[in-house]
Amino acid sequence: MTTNDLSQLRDKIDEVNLQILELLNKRGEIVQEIGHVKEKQGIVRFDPVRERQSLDLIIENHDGPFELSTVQHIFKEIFKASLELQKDNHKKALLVSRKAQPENTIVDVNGETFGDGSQRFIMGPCAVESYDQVKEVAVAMKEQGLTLLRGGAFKPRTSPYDFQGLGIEGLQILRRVADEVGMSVVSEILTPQDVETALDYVDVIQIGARNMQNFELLKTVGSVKKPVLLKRGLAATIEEFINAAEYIISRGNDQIILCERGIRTYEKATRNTLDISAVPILKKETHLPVTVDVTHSTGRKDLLFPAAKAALAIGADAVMAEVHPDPAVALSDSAQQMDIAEFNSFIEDLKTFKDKLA
Ligand SMILES: C=C(O[C@@H]1C=C(C(=O)O)C=C[C@H]1O)C(=O)O
Repeated sequence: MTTNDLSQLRDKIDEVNLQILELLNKRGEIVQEIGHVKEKQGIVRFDPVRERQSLDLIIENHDGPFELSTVQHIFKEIFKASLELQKDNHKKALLVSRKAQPENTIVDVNGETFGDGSQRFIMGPCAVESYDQVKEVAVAMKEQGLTLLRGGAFKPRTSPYDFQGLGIEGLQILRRVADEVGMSVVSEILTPQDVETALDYVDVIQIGARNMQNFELLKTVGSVKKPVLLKRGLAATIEEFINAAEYIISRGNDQIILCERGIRTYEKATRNTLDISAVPILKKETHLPVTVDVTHSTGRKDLLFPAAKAALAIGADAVMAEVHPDPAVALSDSAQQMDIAEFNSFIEDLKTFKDKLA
């Protein structure tokens, strides 16, 4: 065989490749149409009986040089890719997706915007314990120019014997301090019944990690006019997280801030594993702002600053962290909250870092 023969044969292969490509794409388009029909009719996408019939037809007609098992394998891969295509279509149609809305959603919390390129800080104690405790943190924050005050009034604790929060009294304390100092309140609500009451006290309703798939709660906060900070579930995939946000937006509320707070993995060096790549993925796949909770993801004070730098560098819209006047006596998360002095150097160092990034 001459070099010329080889190149002619390769030209033929190229031609066949292009034909296969054209046929594959043609097939893909039909599959997409089938996907739309199934969606309308509420039929599940995967249909093994249909795949069996198709394979039988292929087996009957096969007489080429490839082993039958090889041909079956190739077609099974095509069926699999076709199912993915039907799924992708479905995913891209979500209201939170970039496909549905290419431009960023800007969430406005009393003038503090998320999603327009600014990078914010949401800070405050893990749990509201007293007026004095919250006030001390709020004043320190205000001195640093920060106005987004977080604090837990309803605490979903792992053990039922741990401090469960002050409830409505906690919300009242947060509101009073925020009004005195000139701040906005971010606080977690645990049940649909409390959402209505919370509207009087909070500026942002937080849905905690443990409630990310509390669908009734998501629907309720989707029906009110109040920004929602939605935390990623303890072991939730990004897809599940995005679908949780879809529950909220599908009820009419698009003022949603997503929060990566670490996920459960086998790693024990940190409380959770901060999935930092979730930030650009979420920003690419959705039009919603994304914040990173460095306290709950790391659970370690020594990692708060490096994790916060990573969050800002990777494009997070905000960093969330916990501050307590005297963490040693805090009723929750005592090991991971910063005291006021630590908070001050944390913020000052981060501001310097932010300036360098700009
Ligand atoms: C295209 C369909 O959806 C899926 C994909 C198939 C394929 O690629 O041939 C077959 C069955 C389903 O699992 C269909 O139901 O016909």
